[in-house]
Amino acid sequence: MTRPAKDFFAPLAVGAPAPLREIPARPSRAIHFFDPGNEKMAAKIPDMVGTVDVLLGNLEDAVKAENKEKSRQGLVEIGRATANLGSTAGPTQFWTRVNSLDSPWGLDDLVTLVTEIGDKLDVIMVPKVQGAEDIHYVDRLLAQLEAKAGLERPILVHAILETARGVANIEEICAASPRMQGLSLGPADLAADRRMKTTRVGGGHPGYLVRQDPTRDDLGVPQYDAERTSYQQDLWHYTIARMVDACAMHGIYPYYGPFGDIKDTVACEDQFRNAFLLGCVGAWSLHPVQIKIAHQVFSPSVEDVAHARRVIAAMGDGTGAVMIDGKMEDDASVKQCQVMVALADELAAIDPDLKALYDGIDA
Ligand SMILES: CC(C)(COP(=O)(O)OP(=O)(O)OC[C@H]1O[C@@H](n2cnc3c(N)ncnc32)[C@H](O)[C@@H]1OP(=O)(O)O)[C@@H](O)C(=O)NCCC(=O)NCCSC(=O)C[C@H](O)C(=O)O
Ligand SMILES: [Mg+2]
Repeated sequence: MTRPAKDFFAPLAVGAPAPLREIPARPSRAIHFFDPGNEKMAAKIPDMVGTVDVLLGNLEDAVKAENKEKSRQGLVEIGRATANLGSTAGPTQFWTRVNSLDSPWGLDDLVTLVTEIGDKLDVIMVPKVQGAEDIHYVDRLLAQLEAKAGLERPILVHAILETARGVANIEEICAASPRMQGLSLGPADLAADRRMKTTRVGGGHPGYLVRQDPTRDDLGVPQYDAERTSYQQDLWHYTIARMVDACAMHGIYPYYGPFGDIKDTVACEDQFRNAFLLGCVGAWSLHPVQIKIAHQVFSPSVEDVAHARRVIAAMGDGTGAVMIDGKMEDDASVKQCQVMVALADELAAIDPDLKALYDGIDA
């Protein structure tokens, strides 16, 4: 059951900071995953600050069971020692993905991280969220820990959709707490939970396709052996579209998750772009090579920004209809243009290269 409206924004523990009324639209085109217990990766983090929108210390899957404590402690050290990382500091947000709530490590992850480096953490990503009950649990616990740590602003929560039950309960998950910042698709766990017959971490599959009808001979007989074009389809279209609608309805942010084929940068870009066009604001980066892809794909192109500005200028008060380059523009298309320009402005505020590009449009 959800809280009544009058209590929704009340702190859940005495001394906890007041929940935010609106989730800030901070650029988060790439959520870059690293294992804080991996010395080679950890050593790279200080130099990555300022080069990526989000650095996420991952404690869950991809960290071996015997290394869980080491990774947790590594994250505490990175949080303490890294300049300009996290909440109030600069353009790079500091997130973590904790272990699942039913695991032996989830509770200690939350207790340790919030009390030790809660002042640096922007968002906690919670995996394998099944329903509102998981968010309610985390919500109360975070409030208690924030009060204990004397934090002055609430840590936000991001849920990964990676079970069929989580997808079925998507609306109640988004609405469960004012801490909810967004949702990510977890395609690998979701595929397993749904019993999909795939073995990949995100991306498409050559077997999931539609094929052109057979051509027919002069007598109208189908030529089943003749060559036919086939088109690969997107396995994740349904889930991403659901996620985008649920997030938009609740004022929070949807993200494509991981793309595991690190070497296939072209298909990664395609998958990210599909998500961008459908309404996602970012994707995960598992390897440094994917950061550039995400930053590029989730930033509007110069052409789109230029067109959007022209439409907005031509539409005046935003009502009516005009012709631009042979196309009709009206109240609805100008709203799409406003979305594009608002995103460009947010990104220009943190990315000097993009600012120069977008400023150059009018020059
Ligand atoms: C995928 C990797 C295991 C590949 O690592 P590696 O073989 O070391 O790659 P390279 O040799 O190309 O690495 C070159 C250098 O870059 C460093 N490196 C690699 N990855 C990272 C990183 N993420 N951050 C920072 N630095 C990184 C290497 O150490 C090399 O350094 P050097 O030798 O000094 O030059 C690896 O990239 C990796 O483990 N990535 C993260 C994987 C991860 O987080 N997985 C979990 C998220 S996906 C998931 O959980 C599924 C989801 O939940 C679902 O259900 O769908
Ligand atoms: Mg997963």
